[in-house]
Amino acid sequence: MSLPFECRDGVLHAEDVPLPAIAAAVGTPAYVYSTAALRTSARAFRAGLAPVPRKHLAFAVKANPNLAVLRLLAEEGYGADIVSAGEMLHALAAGMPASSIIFSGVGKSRRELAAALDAGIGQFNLELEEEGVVLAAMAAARGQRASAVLRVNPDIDAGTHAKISTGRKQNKFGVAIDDAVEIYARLARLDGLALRGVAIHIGSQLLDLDPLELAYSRVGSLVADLRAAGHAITHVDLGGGLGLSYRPGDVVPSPAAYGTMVARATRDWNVTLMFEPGRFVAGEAGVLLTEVLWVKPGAVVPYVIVDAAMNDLARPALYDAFHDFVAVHPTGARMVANIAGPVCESGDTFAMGRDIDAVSAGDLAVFRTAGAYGATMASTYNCRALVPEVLIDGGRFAVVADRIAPEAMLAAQHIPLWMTHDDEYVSDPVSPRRAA
Ligand SMILES: Cc1ncc(COP(=O)(O)O)c(C=O)c1O
Ligand SMILES: N[C@@H](CCCC[NH3+])C(=O)O
Repeated sequence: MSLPFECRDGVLHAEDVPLPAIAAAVGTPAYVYSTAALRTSARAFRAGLAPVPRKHLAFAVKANPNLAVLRLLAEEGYGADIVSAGEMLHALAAGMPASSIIFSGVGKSRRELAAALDAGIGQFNLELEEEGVVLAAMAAARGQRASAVLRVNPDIDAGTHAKISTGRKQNKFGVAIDDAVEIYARLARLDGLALRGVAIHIGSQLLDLDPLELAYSRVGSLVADLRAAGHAITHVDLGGGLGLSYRPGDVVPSPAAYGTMVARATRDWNVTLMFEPGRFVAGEAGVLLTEVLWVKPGAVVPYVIVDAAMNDLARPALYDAFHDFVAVHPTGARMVANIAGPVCESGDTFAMGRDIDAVSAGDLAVFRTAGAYGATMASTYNCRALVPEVLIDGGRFAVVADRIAPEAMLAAQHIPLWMTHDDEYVSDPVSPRRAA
């Protein structure tokens, strides 16, 4: 199979569409997603997990909430891992069944819990005991029992960037694994909860399977302890985290290696395993198309100023992340340059002193591996508009920047103007605050 983004006749294509055709149609910057690449990675992840007998795959919506992307993943049999009511609305609008939705998230508001109970989502991942108590009361008051698992923090350094590491004891996520048996016992007594297992997620962009395997062995012991205490453990959510190659030559675990390790580590558990991949499914399926505005002299090497900026692709500024920069019309010539965007911050720099395809003003180029945590993290800083998102399907393409209306997301979250369930907030849509 040909690569989703490859050079043909001297021009970088997205599937069968030359990227200059997209720039001509929608302008730059623009996110460009490949249908074929999305399907390929979604299927590769599932295929890697073939040795796992019972599983549920839930795409981490935070990685790419574009409705066209979610619809495609729904067709591929993926449910959703959500962290807000807004993400729930996206998953439902894309046709993902409510029962396939897992509500993660360290700070779910009561309004969000209510919206998720109303929608009948499949599972709540509890981040602390009090959340379970509140959810149980809300569910019982509605005559419901909420399916839930308890997220534990296994205190493991996943070896990723500190800002996307989630499984060390100093991180805000989950309950300490050593406290889990006691907390579980108290939550299991509550009428409104159908507690059925545990969850972990130790971090994102994981390139080493060893920390994951260690985490699974701790979870395996916990599952045994919980069963010994009389609890029926039927589900374990292993989160997401499988990493991608961002730099040419990076060695990353294959889904098959991951699946083999998972099957080995969990072979005695006898549960349904749940997975929440985001980056692995969407990352390589997208690029950020940009135009070189200027090439100007720098103190050491030239600055390539592109029309994309940190507000469009925040990862380099936030995590010093590497996104490969490739010319749309590569000539074979190279240059060493800094790459920066137009935003008024020195941090709006995609690369310093990097060896890249030689480019000049007016040339098109892409930042690769931008399909996950790209458009979704964009902002309008410097009053820069959100950029179009384009979905390629063979030789066709369409702008698919369809999102849920902001009013609907606000209504599902906390803004009282659209209040439906309780009078917890005063009616001040501008600065909501709790009623006395
Ligand atoms: C609870 C949870 N699940 C899933 C994910 C998705 O992670 P990734 O995109 O690395 O697969 C995240 C993000 O780190 C997360 O916090
Ligand atoms: N936003 C991060 C990933 C965070 C994953 C969510 N816990 C990134 O771009 O790498």
